Amino acid sequence: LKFYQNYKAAQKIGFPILASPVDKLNPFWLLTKDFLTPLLRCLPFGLGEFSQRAYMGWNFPDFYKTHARLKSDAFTIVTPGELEVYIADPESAEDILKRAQTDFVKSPALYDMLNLLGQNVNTTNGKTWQRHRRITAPPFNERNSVIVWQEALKQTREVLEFWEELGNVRTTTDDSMTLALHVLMAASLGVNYSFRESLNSKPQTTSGHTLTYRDALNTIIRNMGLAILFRMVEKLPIPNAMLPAKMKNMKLALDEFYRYLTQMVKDERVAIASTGNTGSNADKANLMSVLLRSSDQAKEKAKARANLEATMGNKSPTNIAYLSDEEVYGNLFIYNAAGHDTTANTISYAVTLLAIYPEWQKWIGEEVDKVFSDGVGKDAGQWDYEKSFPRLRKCQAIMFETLRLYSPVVSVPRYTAHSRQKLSVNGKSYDIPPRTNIFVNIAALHTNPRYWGNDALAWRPSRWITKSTSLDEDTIIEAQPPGVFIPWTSGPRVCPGKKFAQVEFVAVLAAMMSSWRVGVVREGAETQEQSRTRVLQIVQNSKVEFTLKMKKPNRVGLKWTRKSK
Ligand code: HEM
Repeated sequence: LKFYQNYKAAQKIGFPILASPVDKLNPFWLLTKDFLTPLLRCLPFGLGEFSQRAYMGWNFPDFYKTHARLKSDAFTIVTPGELEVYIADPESAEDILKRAQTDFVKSPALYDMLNLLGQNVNTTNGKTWQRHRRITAPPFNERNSVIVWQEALKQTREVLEFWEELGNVRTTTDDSMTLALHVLMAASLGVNYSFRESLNSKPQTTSGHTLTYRDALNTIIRNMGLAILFRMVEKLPIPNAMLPAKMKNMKLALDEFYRYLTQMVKDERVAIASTGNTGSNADKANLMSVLLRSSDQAKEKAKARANLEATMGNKSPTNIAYLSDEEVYGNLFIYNAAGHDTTANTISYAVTLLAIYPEWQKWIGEEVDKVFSDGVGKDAGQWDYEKSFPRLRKCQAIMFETLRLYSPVVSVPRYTAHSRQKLSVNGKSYDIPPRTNIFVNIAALHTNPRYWGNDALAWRPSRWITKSTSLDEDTIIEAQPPGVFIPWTSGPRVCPGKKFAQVEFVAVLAAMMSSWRVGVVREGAETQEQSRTRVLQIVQNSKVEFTLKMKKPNRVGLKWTRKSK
């Protein structure tokens, strides 16, 4: 009945319709889809075709294909749950993202699942979101960029020495995750780690830990679906001993990560108390200290005001301006997760693509040599952020081109909640009913041949660069029109770590290409060409697990050699 009602509602909207007998968030489907999907795909007459789109992240590697087949930048999938509308018109995408605070909000059914350790800036709406964003985003400023830059250079030097020793590197993704986590920890928590030491680091057994901070966090991020499922199962009266091994591991990772965070928060509060709770300590402008200082100060003020109001016989004020402890943990988790998984995978994809297509290494190498021979300093240790970052445009082009095809977030879900919304698609107005999930299809927008040409699916970094006649320097052209390239989305909820990620990526790539070259390691009797084709297939065999990742990254073997003078 619900399916029928939804079908009628979809007809009224007027976009082409696809049908799916399952709602992709149905718990029974979530548990059985991996087993059922291969069987469904064998059904005759395309009966099981729906299963190709019945999971989060199906948009990769579909790209623009479904839109092209339906000859439309918008279509609706009818399910027995809620309607799903997919949008690949740049103007509509911009419009939806701009109206994020009122008209197209985040669906509680989808985002509450990400409250693994508490509500946070990514999962909330309206005034609550404004409060989270106001408190958490300010530390990610230009002063922070300098820390990101320096830490990324330092970590890259260490990683490369390690990779040179290894010879055949099969851990590019794992090591990029460690590198990015260290940069994030330095810039957001003020904690410094050495890449080398962390490789052999053991859990803090003295404090009763059985996992390291990094392993606990990575277990959660790499198995986000399982973490979400565990939070559902946890509410059921099932004894711990009866949980499958995977669930027990997840419980351990969540508990361990939470214990690390509580300890860090405790330590930071002690440090704040000893330096005076003024919030003016310049060295401590990182996420952790800002979260705690602003929250604790605001909490004190709110308490004092509530006491005053109470003595005057007024009702307690409802305007909360701080984060509760649970919200502090929620935000520390989401910044930790969103802040290193995304950038790490972008680095890993880019490095692997550079190994497959070495001609682009020469291309960036020229830029890096030019920028760092102009007095900025030959040694990466002396590279100055302000002088070098803006000039490393080809390095940025490599990042943009990688994000265009391998965007960590392949579609952005929004929700009409209780109200009906007007939306213009390709100049025509449509009426979107309440309780509709509307997905900005990033993977499709990034490959729509109308904007990217016939080679939209090819990784070609030079498409971002144009020669500027006046300065005789290479410059990056912005994608036009707005909405065509939105890996960080846009509007009020644009990613607060956009600049952070750009600075980190460019530092890592410049440090690599200034002195090193990377190639694919051949297997058996493979020719160079065959090995590149094989590795490209591994790259393309990716899926969304929280963000887009290669399914089998450890099958890629890379070799780093020092660049000849
Ligand atoms: C290449 C790197 C990155 C990409 C492609 C990326 C992409 C995105 C996207 C698409 C969103 C919107 C998600 C949604 O609306 O559901 C987002 C939100 C967010 N990102 Fe990033 N991100 C990156 C790096 C970072 C970094 C380095 C940080 C932190 C240091 C970060 C923190 C966040 C947070 C907290 C949000 C939620 C913001 C809000 O809802 O107001 N991201 N990011």
